[in-house]
Amino acid sequence: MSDQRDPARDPAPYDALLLLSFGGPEGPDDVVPFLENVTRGRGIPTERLKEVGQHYFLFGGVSPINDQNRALLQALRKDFAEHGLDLPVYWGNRNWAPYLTDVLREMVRDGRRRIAVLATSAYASYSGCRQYRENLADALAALEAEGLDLPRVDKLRHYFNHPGFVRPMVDGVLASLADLPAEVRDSAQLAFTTHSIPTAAADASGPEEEHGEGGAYVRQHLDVARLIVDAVREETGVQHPWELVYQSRSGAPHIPWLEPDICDHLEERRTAGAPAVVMVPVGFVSDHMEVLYDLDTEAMARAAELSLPVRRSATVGADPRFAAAVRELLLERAAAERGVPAERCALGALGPSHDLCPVGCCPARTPKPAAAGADSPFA
Ligand SMILES: CC1=C(CCC(=O)O)c2cc3nc(cc4[nH]c(cc5[nH]c(cc1n2)c(C)c5CCC(=O)O)c(CCC(=O)O)c4C)C(CCC(=O)O)=C3C
Ligand SMILES: [Fe+2]
Repeated sequence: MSDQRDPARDPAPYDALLLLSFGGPEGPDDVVPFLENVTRGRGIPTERLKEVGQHYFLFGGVSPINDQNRALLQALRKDFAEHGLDLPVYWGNRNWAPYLTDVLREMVRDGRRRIAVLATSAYASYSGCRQYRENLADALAALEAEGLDLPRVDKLRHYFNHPGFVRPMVDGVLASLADLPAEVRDSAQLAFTTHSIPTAAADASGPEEEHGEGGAYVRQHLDVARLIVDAVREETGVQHPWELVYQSRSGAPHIPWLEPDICDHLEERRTAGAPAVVMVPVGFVSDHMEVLYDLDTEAMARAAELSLPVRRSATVGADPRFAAAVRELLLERAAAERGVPAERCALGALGPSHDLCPVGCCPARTPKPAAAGADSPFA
């Protein structure tokens, strides 16, 4: 059949990809309104907001996250073009322009009816998954109120264990180890870091059957850490001691969040006699503010005080292998939606994550409508 399309290039039923991200300020005047958007109704102490505002002002009020997303957008378009995948890619954010609702409206006006969504968060959690689904529901509701014909939106599965996400980080760790003085290189310890979240949110992350003991959030990070440690050992023959630690804690001090904090961890490792540490920000997709401030500025300053040699390894950013992974995730889901079997690439012990978040997945403290899941009020 000459008109049959190559399934390795057929995005049907999708007619667009939407890159959905956090957003960040683009100048000093944006910082406070941005933080208001982020924290609307979320009870973050004012002290913490002033402090976080300072992090942004230190960088001229500009978050690196928007340029990171622009670079990823370019990498995706390049990868799609090189692989004969004819699919437009859009970009919208939760907290800053280009705002999700505006982009979704533009997509509808462009005639897009079936949209695959890639969130710039690789793991299960309320902040990294359901909150994006709530943002999609809010945007769809706004378009519905405007009388627009709603498109269908599907969120692509978690990619923490996709080789296109893991392998660039392995290279990053190898580069950071190579950058350490030779005499401490083989005895360096790896500190895998991710965003701290309230322990209650961690315990309830992922589908209900995965709740408890840090939930899917902690389990997924541990699996990625093990994958990276194993891959580094295969490359260098050295098994580096490692730990999963946390950063960027906010919230009130009496509410328990995941610990230890990276800075406390560096101090504890120094006391325990660790000769060097590589910080591996597995929790983050790109070098945004949590990486440039909390690790490169704050944790590096602590390392200097401790006279501890510390390096920070690269995030995936716009690595072409990550762009290729996004294409694979999209084509895999497209095939599934067409009822055609497709390979679901995943490394490690946990296997490929679900396509559709089940009811009760990463619950919100206050239930809100969320799109692109089994409990979506939208078609
Ligand atoms: C799990 C997670 C990720 C990783 C997954 C993902 O990437 O989505 C993430 C990413 C990010 N978090 C970011 C920024 C902020 N997060 C905040 C607050 C919070 N984050 C939380 C969790 C996460 N956050 C939580 C539980 C809170 C507190 C309550 C709440 O609001 O839910 C606040 C408020 C002030 C503060 O408390 O620090 C800010 C400014 C930026 C942008 C950086 C830039 O501008 O370059 C990015 C990529
Ligand atoms: Fe955050």
